[in-house]
Amino acid sequence: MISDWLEALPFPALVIGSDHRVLFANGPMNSLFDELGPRNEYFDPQYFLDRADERQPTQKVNNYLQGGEYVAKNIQIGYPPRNFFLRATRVISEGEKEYFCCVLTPQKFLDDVDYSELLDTVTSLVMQLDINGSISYLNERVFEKLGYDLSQPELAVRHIRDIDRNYDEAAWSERRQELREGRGINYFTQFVRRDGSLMPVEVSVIPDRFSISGRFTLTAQDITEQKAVEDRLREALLQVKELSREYQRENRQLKQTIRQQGHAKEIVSVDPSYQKVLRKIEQVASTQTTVLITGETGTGKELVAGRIHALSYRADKPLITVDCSALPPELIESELFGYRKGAFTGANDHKIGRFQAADGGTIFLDEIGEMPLGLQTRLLRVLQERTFTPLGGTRPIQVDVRVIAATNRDLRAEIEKGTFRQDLFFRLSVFPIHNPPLRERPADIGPLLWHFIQKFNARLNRRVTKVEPAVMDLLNGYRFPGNIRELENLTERALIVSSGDTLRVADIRLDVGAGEATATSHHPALSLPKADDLLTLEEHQRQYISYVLELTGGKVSGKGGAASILGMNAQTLFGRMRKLGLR
Ligand SMILES: Nc1ncnc2c1ncn2[C@@H]1O[C@H](COP(=O)(O)OP(=O)(O)OP(=O)(O)O)[C@@H](O)[C@H]1O
Repeated sequence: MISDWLEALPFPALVIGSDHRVLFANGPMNSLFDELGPRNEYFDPQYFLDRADERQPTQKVNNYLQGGEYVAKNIQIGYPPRNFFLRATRVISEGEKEYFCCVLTPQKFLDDVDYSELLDTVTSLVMQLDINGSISYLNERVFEKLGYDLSQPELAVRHIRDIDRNYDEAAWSERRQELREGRGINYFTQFVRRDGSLMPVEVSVIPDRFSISGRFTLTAQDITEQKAVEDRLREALLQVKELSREYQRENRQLKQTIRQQGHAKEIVSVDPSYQKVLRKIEQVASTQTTVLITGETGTGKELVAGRIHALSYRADKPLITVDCSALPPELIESELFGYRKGAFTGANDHKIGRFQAADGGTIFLDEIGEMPLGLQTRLLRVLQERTFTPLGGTRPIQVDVRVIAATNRDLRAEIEKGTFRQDLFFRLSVFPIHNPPLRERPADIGPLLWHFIQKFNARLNRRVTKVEPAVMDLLNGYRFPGNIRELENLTERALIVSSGDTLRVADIRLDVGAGEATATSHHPALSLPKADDLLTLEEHQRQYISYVLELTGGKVSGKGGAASILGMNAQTLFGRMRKLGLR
């Protein structure tokens, strides 16, 4: 049966017994033997000498035959000598007899190419395996890449499981099936180098079309570089995602800021002294100019900044506020300029700074006088160059931001003290706007009071539509150290305690303990005493009347007099004052 099959082969083939006796030779083999001279009954293993192998052929062939298989790549037989590729396979017959089937494939048939040399020149790792994963050939690249000594090619690698870190019997058996059915397979895995380190590889196994005993060629591509690039890309992608999340967060903050700005947009003022300020706002809004807004606390500096932004061509871009007094000095820098991941302990993510968030729009640096000196230098550079580098960053970022700064401090005095840089002051105060305190624009008190009554009516669900004249008298006589914010706060408090549609003087509590001194400051009658310090009604009246008299500058009757504030007839008040010992 096997002899029929061998006879049909176009290549020399013979069958020898385990004792080397020639049992069968097909036609091409017989022709070869004819060339070799007198035929011997026994086959001479000399013929199967691999030219590349220096060991004793007989011993080697015998060893291999005992192992069940012998492959020799470089055999020369005939006259003139021809190159053959030999594969000898042990076959056991039904009668348990052992013999060897030897097929010689002419190298010519294999395109006259010495594959081993060729394969040694390719950059991929090439191996030959059988269906069970046993390795019979490795090219030089495998030795090099896996760190084995080329001069000692006796590898510990005999099976694919010896180098494939992820080898798994079940997976290999699936692959085996694919290969048996003549399909190539591809997979990613890691090869283990001799020193134990791992090398990521992309593997493809293809059935060997010249293989008689079902061998396969495995090529593996070292993808360490690709992996590194992939990892970098993945990292970059994560960063992009994180940045986009950061931008979304910032965006929400911005929208919030813009909404808040929207509420405060209306600037209420009728006082002639404030009209100058409104004109200046309109003049400067449409320019690029840096603006410095000065004025006491609560005079509406932030409101002015919001109006300048709203009237500028940047109105649809963000207005970002940084309150330098609300941030710890060591945080201001990272808030303004942002930081890169790892810039300092705890910088686990990238963070964009407010300057970058304000790109295209306006940044409002409130309480600029509180900025630490070192940061003033950095800010000056940003104002000059319009670029900055985030903490831990390497590349400068260019921004188009209009700067509006505000302060309630006297910056010239700060320059004298050495706590504010003069050059920064000059840079900032290109266009100064001074916001006068409320006491210098008394005509605004009434309109502002109504403005806030409407605001808090809506917010507190009240319906105050009237104000006792005495309220106006009281407010007109007050110095408002906290300016418009104080008026706003006291209106809110008054609406909370008021009842009905009229705001009464009894609803108003002036916070005279706060801020700069006025004639009325430190008056105990205006802050509610603790339980232990409760006054008699008479003492309370004495203190309260003297407080109102201080407010009115001693005026008792007529418009703005104490009697009208207290809602009493002037004569009755005089009588009460006499009784209480007040002059
Ligand atoms: N002319 C005005 N019309 C209406 N509301 C005003 C006016 N001026 C100030 N306000 C309101 O008064 C409050 C304080 O104003 P703002 O915060 O702008 O003052 P500021 O000068 O920036 O204060 P600070 O120096 O304390 O930061 C805000 O609620 C603001 O809306």
